[in-house]
Amino acid sequence: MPKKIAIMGAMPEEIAPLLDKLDNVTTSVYACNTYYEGTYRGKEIVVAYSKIGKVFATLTATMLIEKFGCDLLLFSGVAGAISDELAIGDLIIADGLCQHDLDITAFGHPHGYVPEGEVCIPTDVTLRNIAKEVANEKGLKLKEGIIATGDQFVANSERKEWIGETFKAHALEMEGASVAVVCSSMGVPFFIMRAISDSADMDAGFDFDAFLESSAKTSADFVISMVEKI
Ligand SMILES: Nc1ncnc2c(CN3C[C@H](CSc4cnccn4)[C@@H](O)C3)c[nH]c12
Repeated sequence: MPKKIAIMGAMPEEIAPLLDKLDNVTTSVYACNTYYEGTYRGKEIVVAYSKIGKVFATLTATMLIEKFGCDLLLFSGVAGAISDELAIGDLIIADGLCQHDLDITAFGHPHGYVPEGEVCIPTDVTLRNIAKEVANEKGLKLKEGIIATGDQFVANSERKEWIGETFKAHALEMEGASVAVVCSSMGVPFFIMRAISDSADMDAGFDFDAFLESSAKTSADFVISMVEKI
């Protein structure tokens, strides 16, 4: 049965590059979110941005699946770099995602863990392999690694280093692990791609403002080029 593909971002800027690529677009508002339904190269697509943070991302990912019937979810957006190998504009795909601000260590649990949960949620291998195929065809560099999610814009090297060491994470953002929890709980294959907008250090705010638009486009252009292979 043909797939209905969700493409999600957190900010308007992260989905803007996608909207003018869709044909036959209809929009609907549900639970304080706007959903853009359309087609791309004959495939059914639903695009939405959640608004910032884990709670909003959880709501939108759930709606894309439960309300709009999407059976596969691609996330496109920007991220702060933890790894020195990641420069602004570089692409990273998540092989796993964790929540760096989830903390019940007072009960002896590791950071990012709650009972019946898991610290690092793996993403779909098939979708990662499609991304690698596209990257090879386009001659693009693609980093694969753990992405850490938390409800804070990180602009502090100490916090960034702690997240990197604690979770072996290569990049950080504020929504991916929520999408991972929703999709893995509902058995929906998912893929998280981010382009680096900053280095989550004292310059993060300035760099983010300067590179949000270009990095968001880098990620969105890559993600839409995966659709043909899905
Ligand atoms: N250093 C970083 N730390 C945490 N997350 C990120 C991201 C990824 N996105 C961008 C945006 C920042 S908050 C926001 C709030 N107001 C305006 C714009 N962005 C949020 O959706 C997470 C890029 N760099 C990050």
